Amino acid sequence: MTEASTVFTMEKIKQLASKNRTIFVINNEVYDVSKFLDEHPGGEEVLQEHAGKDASETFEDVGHSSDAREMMVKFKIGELCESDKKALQSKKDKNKASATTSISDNFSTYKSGIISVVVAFIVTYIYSFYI
Ligand code: HEM
Repeated sequence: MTEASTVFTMEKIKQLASKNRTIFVINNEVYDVSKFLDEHPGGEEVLQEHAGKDASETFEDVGHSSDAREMMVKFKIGELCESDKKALQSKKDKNKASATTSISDNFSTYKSGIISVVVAFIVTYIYSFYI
């Protein structure tokens, strides 16, 4: 059996990571970078910090090059199981939803600030006719 066809649960990944293997998930695929730590241009710490976790967001935020993406293939050891893929996706959807809410919250605070200034200006303008 080739390791590339292995299906992992998040639980299993955490368990392996606790045994000193640097294993994490990127875009639903499982990578073991234990032998790449010394060579990683971004340093070994970032990799170790993500052991046992989903590293997709940080991996994408760094903006890894296409060379880095080609290199990854060598470290892929399997895939995340369907139920954990769904669990991660719904966590991401939730985070996205709360980010959108806070943007719209900020916007409405901003809008009510503008409205107050405009009202104050109109009141001052009208008042200036009476004095
Ligand atoms: C198999 C997985 C990975 C491979 C093969 C890989 C490979 C690379 C390579 C080749 C670079 C040099 C820049 C580039 O070509 O993009 C790099 C930079 C970097 N990587 Fe990774 N990386 C992996 C996973 C990760 C993960 C999971 C993180 C963080 C959670 C990470 C964080 C960084 C950081 C912070 C840099 C430095 C960026 C900079 O200095 O601008 N990498 N990586």
